[in-house]
Amino acid sequence: MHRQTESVGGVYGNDATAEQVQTAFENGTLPVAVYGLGKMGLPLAAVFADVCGAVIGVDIDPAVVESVNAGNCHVQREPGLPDLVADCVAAGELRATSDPAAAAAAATVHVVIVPTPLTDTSEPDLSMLDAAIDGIAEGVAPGDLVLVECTVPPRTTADHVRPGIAAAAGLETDAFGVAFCPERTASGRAIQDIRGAYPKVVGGVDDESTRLAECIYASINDSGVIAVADATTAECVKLFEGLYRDVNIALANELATFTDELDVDVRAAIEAANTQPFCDIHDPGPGVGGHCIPVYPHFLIEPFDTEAPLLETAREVNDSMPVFTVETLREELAADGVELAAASVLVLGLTYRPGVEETQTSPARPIAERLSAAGADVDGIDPLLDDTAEFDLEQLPLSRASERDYDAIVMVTPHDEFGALDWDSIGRPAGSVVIDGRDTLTLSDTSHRVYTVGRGPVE
Ligand SMILES: NC(=O)C1=CN([C@@H]2O[C@H](COP(=O)(O)OP(=O)(O)OC[C@H]3O[C@@H](n4cnc5c(N)ncnc54)[C@H](O)[C@@H]3O)[C@@H](O)[C@H]2O)C=CC1
Ligand SMILES: CC(=O)N[C@@H]1[C@@H](OP(=O)(O)OP(=O)(O)OC[C@H]2O[C@@H](n3ccc(=O)[nH]c3=O)[C@H](O)[C@@H]2O)O[C@H](C(=O)O)[C@@H](O)[C@@H]1O
Repeated sequence: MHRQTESVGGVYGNDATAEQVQTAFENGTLPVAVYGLGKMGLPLAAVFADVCGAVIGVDIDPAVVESVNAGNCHVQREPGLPDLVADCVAAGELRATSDPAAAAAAATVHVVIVPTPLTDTSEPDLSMLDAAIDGIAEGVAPGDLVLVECTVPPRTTADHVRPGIAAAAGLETDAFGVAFCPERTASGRAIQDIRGAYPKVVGGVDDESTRLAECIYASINDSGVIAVADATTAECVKLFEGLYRDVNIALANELATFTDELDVDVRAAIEAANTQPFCDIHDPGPGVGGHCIPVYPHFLIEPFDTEAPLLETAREVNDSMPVFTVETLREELAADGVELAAASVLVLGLTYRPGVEETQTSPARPIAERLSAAGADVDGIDPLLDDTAEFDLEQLPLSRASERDYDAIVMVTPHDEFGALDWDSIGRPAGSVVIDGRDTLTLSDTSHRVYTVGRGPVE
């Protein structure tokens, strides 16, 4: 596709029709800057580049910038992404810089997708968002459009992002448009999600911002765009999706803790209950990780006065599952005549979910800490990680899984690579205690004694 390369200047406030905006965007005359080139930002920048042909990616990590400009893809296990990045960079449609001011000056549309984690006291940490805002402010011009994709507490876009950019740039708040357009994408399927696994939600600080965001994402997302009333509504849409998930995982986890006293297969009962259309009980497990689901409840609990007992309780239930997992292991070992304090334990899977190289709030961390604190000798294996400085265990390569006669093995995160394990050669020859946190193991033809979270002892 032949594209003009000269920007036509601003897009906000010039009353261009939707068709004119979309044509200008797809012709590359509304250059885009994407701030944050991580697991979500790089796929986003690549799809934007594929559509508009004029994207400048911004990242504070020089290695990321260097990798992208070399046409390489530092984000692993994203189908289609390596080729898309290589092709867009080779075509001059995507480049990266560590200079946000230069990127902001060259762009008309500014897309922000930097981390918004929690502080040590579970408060929203907007420091990286603020750094991105400062960068944008150094180059934003009247008529520009800012699209916030990273998840933020409600009211952040209207009350923090817009005035923050205006004040730092010396502009009136109505000199540029701002909309919240949440990233609803999951790692491992980012390209297909961004291109339209489901509709894109947009909400602006004013109707014109909403309209422009709708035009831009109509070119990106094949499933269409849901324009909601305003930016705060859009922020709530994103949060509510995640809160629904955390609360419903907590229900599944609490039900799983009844398994032994009821002497019932809770997972089987959940599966049968879910045949009702109004029932969607999620999967129990050893805990809830990632920088989304365990984080988002705190975007409502801490910043606002309204009480949120359900959200708080769900967080407590989910954060208790690592304890439930270790205490179940303690009981299963005791039944074997082995004290946890004297046990050797292998933890399988350290990232927060299979196939994703992310360890933030992974349940494996509190599980390893509790095992080590109890005196156990703990090893860990995760084929996606090459460094365990952050885990309280000795990490081994997958090839060394069979070296020790472990008293116990705990499956926390079932990566595909574990499918190659020979369970007859792992653990004690007479069989070890195995805690299957995710109901992914079938060891009935081995000598191991398995306890599955949510099913209990499995023959
Ligand atoms: N990871 C996920 O599954 C999803 C994440 N999100 C949202 O996207 C945000 C980012 O997530 P990921 O891409 O997974 O994070 P990530 O940690 O993989 O990547 C973040 C990138 O931003 C860069 N960065 C940090 N501060 C910056 C700044 N001031 N300017 C430019 N770059 C900066 C980092 O160097 C890193 O490369 C999350 O915090 C969340 O709000 C939304 C949906 C899915
Ligand atoms: C509502 C929703 O499904 N959000 C998705 C979620 O993706 P994320 O990568 O955080 O994975 P996830 O599947 O939600 O898992 C989060 C954590 O919860 C655990 N988990 C998940 C589902 C379940 O039934 N039981 C359970 O224990 C997982 O093991 C993991 O530790 O959060 C993403 C985000 O917002 O960043 C979002 O874009 C994704 O669509």
